Amino acid sequence: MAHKIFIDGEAGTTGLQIRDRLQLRDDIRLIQLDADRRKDPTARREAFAQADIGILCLPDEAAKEAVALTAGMDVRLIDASSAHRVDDRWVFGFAELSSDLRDQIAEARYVSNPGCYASGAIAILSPLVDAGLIYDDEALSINAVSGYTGGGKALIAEYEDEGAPAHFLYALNQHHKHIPEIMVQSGLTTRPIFSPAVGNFAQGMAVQIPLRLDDDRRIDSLHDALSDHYSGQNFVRVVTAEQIGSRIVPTDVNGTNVLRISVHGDEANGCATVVAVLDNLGKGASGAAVQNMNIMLDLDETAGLSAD
Ligand SMILES: NC(=O)C1=CN([C@@H]2O[C@H](COP(=O)(O)OP(=O)(O)OC[C@H]3O[C@@H](n4cnc5c(N)ncnc54)[C@H](OP(=O)(O)O)[C@@H]3O)[C@@H](O)[C@H]2O)C=CC1
Ligand SMILES: CC(=O)N[C@@H](CCC(=O)OP(=O)(O)O)C(=O)O
Repeated sequence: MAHKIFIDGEAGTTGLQIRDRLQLRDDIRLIQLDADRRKDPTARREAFAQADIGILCLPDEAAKEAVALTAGMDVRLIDASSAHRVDDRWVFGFAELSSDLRDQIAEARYVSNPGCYASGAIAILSPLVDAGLIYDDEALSINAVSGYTGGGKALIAEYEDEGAPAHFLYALNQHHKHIPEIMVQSGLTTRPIFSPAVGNFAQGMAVQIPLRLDDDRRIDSLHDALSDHYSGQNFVRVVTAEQIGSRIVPTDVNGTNVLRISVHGDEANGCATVVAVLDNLGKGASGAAVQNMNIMLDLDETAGLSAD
């Protein structure tokens, strides 16, 4: 029998891409609302009541409201917003961080999808902090660029209807909403300086973390720690700088659920950069939600997702 899924916010950027990944599957039946009822709390409550899993693709406040609408129901929830990512009642939906976390996702009532930038940063930092190659109190910078779909329908309209700039920096006040989850999930005690930017391309993302090298922290030890941690995973790939070449393009893994990590630099001058590339609407949002849904339903983790 097909699993019943309700995507609350199906008409939005993340919701549409989840719908696209699910609507061709015969093991999934989508519960859908007519356009004129999609924001009606009564209609949404009825949809949640029929669903095995509800996927929230909403602004934070609407996501909190959706959780309240499901009070007393058995429906399980996956939240793509940032409303619950550092909430203890929710499991952080990044199965590749540990086998324990994957087991928790499988059993969870509530799963919070990681943020897109946060996925790249945590994928790099968490294993390296665990391996002792980054100190938890180290002064770190995280620099990133995203395609404009990362800002949802409002930023898409700005770019596609009004002609927005080729590139802009933002969140310069150091209050970006992904910083708390990055710190918690990576085990950092010192707040990193996070510098995101948007480029004039629709989808794709690169997150880079510069590091000073020393006797223990070398290009090969960083690569090996990451490679060991993600060995056997379907979607997180650790590749060498030689495999990448001299340029990294943020759109490199678009259309897939892959998050690709590589370590670059030079032992001779002691400087390195670790880079994660992902599709903000793949492993950064919609793909990650489908992966979590597959795990929660005890299905093949890769169903409906591209691994290359
Ligand atoms: N875009 C991305 O790359 C990523 C997004 N996210 C997060 O996912 C969530 C969704 O983002 P995104 O898809 O980009 O945003 P969009 O603005 O593209 O879509 C949000 C959708 O939610 C709908 N909506 C708003 N309020 C309600 C409500 N009360 N009831 C029902 N529907 C409602 C909107 O309606 P309307 O169409 O009328 O505006 C819209 O269709 C956000 O929390 C975002 O931060 C997470 C990771 C990456
Ligand atoms: C380009 C752009 O504007 N990106 C969004 C992050 C998108 C995202 O990941 O949103 P969540 O935190 O809800 O997951 C931003 O910086 O606010």
